[in-house]
Amino acid sequence: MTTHTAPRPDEIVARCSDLTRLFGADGATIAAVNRITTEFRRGELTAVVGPSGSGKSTLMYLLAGLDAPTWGEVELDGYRLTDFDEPELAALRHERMGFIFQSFNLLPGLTAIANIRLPESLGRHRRPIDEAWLQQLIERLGLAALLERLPHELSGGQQQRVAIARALAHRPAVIFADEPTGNLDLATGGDVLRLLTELAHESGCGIIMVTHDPRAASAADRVLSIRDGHLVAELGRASAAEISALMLADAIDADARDADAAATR
Ligand SMILES: Nc1ncnc2c1ncn2[C@@H]1O[C@H](COP(=O)(O)OP(=O)(O)OP(=O)(O)O)[C@@H](O)[C@H]1O
Repeated sequence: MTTHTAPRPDEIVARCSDLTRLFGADGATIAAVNRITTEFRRGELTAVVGPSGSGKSTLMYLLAGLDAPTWGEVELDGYRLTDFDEPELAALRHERMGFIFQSFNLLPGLTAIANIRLPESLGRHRRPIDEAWLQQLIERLGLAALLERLPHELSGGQQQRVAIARALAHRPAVIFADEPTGNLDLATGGDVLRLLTELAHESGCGIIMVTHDPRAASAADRVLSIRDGHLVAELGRASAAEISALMLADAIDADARDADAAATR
């Protein structure tokens, strides 16, 4: 990354244009992500919703540089990912991105605080953790009394809050959250999402959350609906009922298109 000049701060933290990922299987080609052009802002939680197989995970992998597009571009924090080789992409991920998973992904033998500091202790973050920010995060996430506990001594919601602290500790530009409430009950998931949204607003970090759950998406500032690899609709803040209605309308449109295509064959 030393060969690239540092980007200027900008309202847009990530963007993709004409982003496309084709997979070939058994002689057939699937467009898992099909010509998606959109932007993600700092301080905003964006939910990407869609049914199973619609392309949500593939879109997230492309935005994080974990997969390469067949064509199209991704720009993250001012860096064009297609200009980077794999070691540079890994460095960019460690420095500018954070990840939160459905299964928390904490190391079972390490205390909560050791898990939070793990990326730093592995030398992955080039910038040292800002201790005042870390303290603030620990307070905001209600973790102060839990720092010496091992993951199995924490509830699911507490483990996810540790994972959020770990993802935010180095002040990334973007956090990718893959079904972050998938293993939590409704109330605990709601608390985690409220914290995520508040922390996005307070820290200026952009959060991109993949989910198939309209209730989880209703915590977001913006909702993108994906179907068959296409970005089919976009909403601002919306209720779970509005998001469900949108997903249903998209499903009916897709079924009608499939029926038309079958009839003309
Ligand atoms: N490595 C791969 N090789 C072939 N096809 C793939 C590959 N990865 C994904 N696909 C296909 O691309 C499409 C989109 O998959 P993707 O995993 O992005 O969907 P998703 O919306 O995240 O689904 P889910 O909610 O079930 O995780 C699917 O049809 C899937 O089978």
